[in-house]
Amino acid sequence: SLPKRHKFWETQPVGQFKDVGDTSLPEGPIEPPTPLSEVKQEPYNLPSQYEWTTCDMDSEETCNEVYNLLKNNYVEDDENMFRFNYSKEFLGWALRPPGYYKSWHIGVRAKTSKKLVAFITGVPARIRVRDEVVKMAEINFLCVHKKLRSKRLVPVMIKEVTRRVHLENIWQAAYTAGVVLPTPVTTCQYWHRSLNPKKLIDVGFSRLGPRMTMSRTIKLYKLPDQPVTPGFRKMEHRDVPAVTRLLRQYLSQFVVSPDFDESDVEHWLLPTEDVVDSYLVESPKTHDITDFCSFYTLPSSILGNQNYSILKAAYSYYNVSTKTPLLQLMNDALIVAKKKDFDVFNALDVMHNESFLKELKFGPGDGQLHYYLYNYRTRNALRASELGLVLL
Ligand SMILES: CCCCCCCCCCCCCC(=O)CSCCNC(=O)CCNC(=O)[C@H](O)C(C)(C)COP(=O)(O)OP(=O)(O)OC[C@H]1O[C@@H](n2cnc3c(N)ncnc32)[C@H](O)[C@@H]1OP(=O)(O)O
Ligand SMILES: CN(C)Cc1n[nH]c2ccc(-c3ccc(F)cc3OCCn3ccnc3)cc12
Repeated sequence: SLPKRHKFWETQPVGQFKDVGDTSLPEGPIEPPTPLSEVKQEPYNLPSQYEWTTCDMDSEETCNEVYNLLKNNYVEDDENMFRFNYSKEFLGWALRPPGYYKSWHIGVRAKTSKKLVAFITGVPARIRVRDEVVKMAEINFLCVHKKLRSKRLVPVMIKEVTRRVHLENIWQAAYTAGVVLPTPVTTCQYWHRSLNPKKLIDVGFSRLGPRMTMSRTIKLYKLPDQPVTPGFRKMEHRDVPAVTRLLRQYLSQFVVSPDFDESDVEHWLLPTEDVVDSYLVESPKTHDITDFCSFYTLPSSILGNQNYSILKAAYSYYNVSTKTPLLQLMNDALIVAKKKDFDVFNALDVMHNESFLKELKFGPGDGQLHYYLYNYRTRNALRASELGLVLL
C-alpha cells in the first residue's frame, strides 16, 4: 500500500518515518533554537472568516465555552460510542500548573458568530530524557469542531502554538495521540478494569464473556469494601515533601519522565475533588511514606444509550511501590475507586503497570496511545515500560 503522506508533519522538526532505524542520527534537539528576535512576532493567518482568541481559563464564561466545545467535539473511541467529557474543574487544573502561560490557551472563533470552533493548549513542563532535563510544552486538547474538519486548520493551529511557545524560549514539546504521526517515541496499550460490570455491559463498553452469566460476572469483579494495606490513607498537604522525594527517586529509573519539584507535586498530585485522587502508605511503625498511588477523573459521555449518559472512568496516574507490592497497592486503588462509584479503572502499560494488569483483571482496550516529542530525537523507539510520563 502507498505510504501515507504527511504533508504538514514532513515539514516539521520531528522524527520522520524515512529516518527510522538510522542510528547515525544523534539523540537530542533536531533544530537549534532561533534567536528570539527572529521568532515571528505576529500570529499566523487563519482563513478570513476565523480569528484567534486567547482563552482565559480563570473566566467562568470562557471555561464554559471550552468545556462545551470539547464535550461535543473532542476524542471519541474507535466505535464512536463514547466521547471524553473533561469537567470544567479538570480543565482549570490541567491548564493552570505552576508557571503556565495564558497565551498558550489558544482558541479559534468564527468572526461573525464569535463561536469558539477550535482549541489547542500548551502547559510548561520539565521533562527528563535520559540524563537531559528539557523545558518543554505539553500540548493537549487539540480540537476542531466537527463541522470544520478536514480544512487543514490543524497545521496553522500547531504552527501558532509553536510560535507562542518559541516566544517563551522553549523549543521542545511532548504530546500523545491515538493516531500514528511521524514518529512515535513509543506506543502504549490501554487496559480497562471493570468496577461496575453491569453498567459497562448495558452501555456496550464490555460484553458478557462466553459461558458467563451476569451474576457470575458481577462476582468476578467484586472488590473488598476497604483497602487492605495498613497505613493506606489519602495524601495531605503535609506529605508533599515526602511524596516528591519518593516520586523523584522512582521516576529516575525511566528513560522519559517529568522532573517534578514540590510545587509540581502540590499541583498535580494533591487530591482535588472530582479531578485527581492520591493515596499513600505511611508505615504504622516508622511513619515513613513508602508507597503512593494516584488516579485522575475523566468521564466519557455515552453516545446514544437510553439508561445512562455518563461513564465514570478513573485513569491510573503516577504510582510508586517501595514496600507494598505494586499488585496490592493497585488493588487498594481499585477498591477506593469502586468505593467512589467509578464504573471503570483505566491504565496504560507504561512504567511497571504491565506487572499487575492481567492479575488485577484488566482487559485490553481496543486502541493504542502514541507518545511524541517535538524537535527532540531519541536514539530509538522506547518500550512502554521505559516511559514514566502520563499526559491527561
Ligand atoms: C516547540 C513547541 C512545539 C508545540 C507543538 C508540538 C506539536 C503538537 C501537535 C498537536 C498535538 C495534539 C495532542 C492532543 O491534543 C491529544 S490527541 C487528541 C486530538 N484531538 C481529537 O482527536 C479531538 C477530535 N478530533 C478533532 O478535533 C479533529 O479530528 C483533529 C483536530 C484531531 C484533526 O482535525 P482535522 O480537521 O481532521 O485535520 P486538518 O485540520 O484537516 O489537518 C490535518 C493534519 O492534521 C494532522 N493531525 C490530525 N490529528 C492530529 C493530532 N491528534 N495531532 C497532531 N496532528 C494531527 C494530520 O496528520 C494532518 O497532517 P498531515 O497531512 O501532515 O498528516
Ligand atoms: C491522553 N490524552 C491526550 C487524551 C487522548 N487523546 N487521544 C486519546 C486516545 C486514547 C486515550 C486513552 C488513554 C487511556 C485509556 F485507558 C483509554 C483511552 O482511550 C480509550 C478510547 N476512548 C477515547 C475516548 N473515549 C474512550 C486518550 C486519548
